[in-house]
Amino acid sequence: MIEIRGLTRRFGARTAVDGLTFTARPGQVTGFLGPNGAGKSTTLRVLLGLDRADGGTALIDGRPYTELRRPATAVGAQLDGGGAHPARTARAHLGWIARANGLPASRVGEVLEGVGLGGAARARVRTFSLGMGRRLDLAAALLGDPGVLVMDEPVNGLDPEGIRWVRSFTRALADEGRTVLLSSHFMGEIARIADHLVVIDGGRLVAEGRPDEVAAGHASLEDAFFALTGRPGGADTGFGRWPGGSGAARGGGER
Ligand SMILES: Nc1ncnc2c1ncn2[C@@H]1O[C@H](COP(=O)(O)OP(=O)(O)OP(=O)(O)O)[C@@H](O)[C@H]1O
Repeated sequence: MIEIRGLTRRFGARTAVDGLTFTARPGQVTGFLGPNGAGKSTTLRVLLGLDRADGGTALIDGRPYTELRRPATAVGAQLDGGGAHPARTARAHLGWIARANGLPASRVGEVLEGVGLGGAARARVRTFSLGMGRRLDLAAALLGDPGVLVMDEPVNGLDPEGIRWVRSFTRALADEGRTVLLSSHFMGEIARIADHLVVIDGGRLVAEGRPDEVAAGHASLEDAFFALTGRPGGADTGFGRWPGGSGAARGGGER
């Protein structure tokens, strides 16, 4: 379970995250959506102990990241640029992470098989496609068999086949009872993957609920997002063309 409560993070005069509250529950894929600069990465960085909050809390299974006794077994994160050395093999990369976290070496083969990279275990990371690199980062996130998985922009740049793979893989992880949180500015793709949507803009919650709840009263989810954030429409697959700013309206569903 991920619980964000009144989270605030300021950078000088700019408030990147502004009193944000939402919950990502076990057994569900939660889509964390918003235009560029909305505050998604900042929220995830605080959640993962990579940045501090100015106010509020970000909890994983009831504790801040810094108080987790064995973080790798509680939460796995697939963030942009997983940091695998290009000259290393996939297996060596994961073996190094497993050792650093006190995890059994036997997990390396299991997670590589799990993400469909069993045949590429001995290949050097520099030979990997974007999609393979993402799978490797996901394998690293899953080494500790965590109950919570956080993925930052997992479908960015992937082809339709890669997106479909992310969809079925995250579905399976949630069906095992894990909490899965996916951030993205591509609402169309994430709405097809997620059970629950959390939409932010200007660091604030603007809508939360099931995709059908967020879309209620609008011609489409896309229209709902544009209306909820008070922005002009026009982008067909995401928020990418929108300027930064703050929204006011909130959608239906859980608060
Ligand atoms: N270290 C920092 N110093 C100053 N400002 C920052 C810093 N990190 C983020 N910001 C600002 O905070 C705001 C939120 O940024 P953040 O990266 O969290 O948004 P985002 O929703 O993840 O956007 P994107 O989809 O583009 O990654 C932006 O205005 C950004 O410029």
